[in-house]
Amino acid sequence: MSADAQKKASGEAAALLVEPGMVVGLGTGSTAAWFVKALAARKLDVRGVPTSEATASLARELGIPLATLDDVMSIDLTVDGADEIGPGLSLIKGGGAALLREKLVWEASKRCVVIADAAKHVKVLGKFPLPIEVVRFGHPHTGRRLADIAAEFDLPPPRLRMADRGIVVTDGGNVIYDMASGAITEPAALASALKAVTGVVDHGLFLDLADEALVGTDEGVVKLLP
Ligand SMILES: O=C[C@H](O)[C@H](O)[C@H](O)COP(=O)(O)O
Repeated sequence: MSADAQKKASGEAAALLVEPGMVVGLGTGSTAAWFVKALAARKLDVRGVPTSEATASLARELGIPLATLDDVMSIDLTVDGADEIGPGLSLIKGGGAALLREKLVWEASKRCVVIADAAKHVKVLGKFPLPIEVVRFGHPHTGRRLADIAAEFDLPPPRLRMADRGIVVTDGGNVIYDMASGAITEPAALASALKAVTGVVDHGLFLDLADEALVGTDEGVVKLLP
């Protein structure tokens, strides 16, 4: 089964968790897009809280009524993809630069389900470079502080994310530094060190946030618990 077929299967399985009347957090990325499509196909009376402009636009096209995080007191269920799923459902997210809104929506949610293809399930986080969202003002200075932290953890300096049209700017107007590591052996310590830097808005380590994972495999969708 292709990775895309696995993503589709996991997105469709997650859509079955949604019940009428729910406020649903809508994740970002190719896997979350399968969930949004499957949810729209169910035509339930729900409201979606999108985690990015891209997801908002897809959900609007498919006719899912939307709310913003400011409009709702809490979110019943959030379904979102991940770049890596590690031990205890620790995650790396933000490959699509949506990590800040995603984390805000996840933290406001009663239940968070991560969906992914089998290749995302890893023994140790860190093969995928860790995205760090940084305020644009003075970001080269923040980038240097991040390089110091990287050195403390024996990692190479993080790189400013670029696209064809220049620096990548997030929906929140910030920039992204990607910290390549190979292996993040102390995710909690790294998360704290990164958050302590003025200029860092947030990072893509999602620790103790996922309640379950639905992973598409060649043998079907497998449920993982922390
Ligand atoms: O910023 C993007 C998000 O964290 C995505 O959920 C993550 O990058 C996974 O995306 P995909 O499902 O396309 O692999």
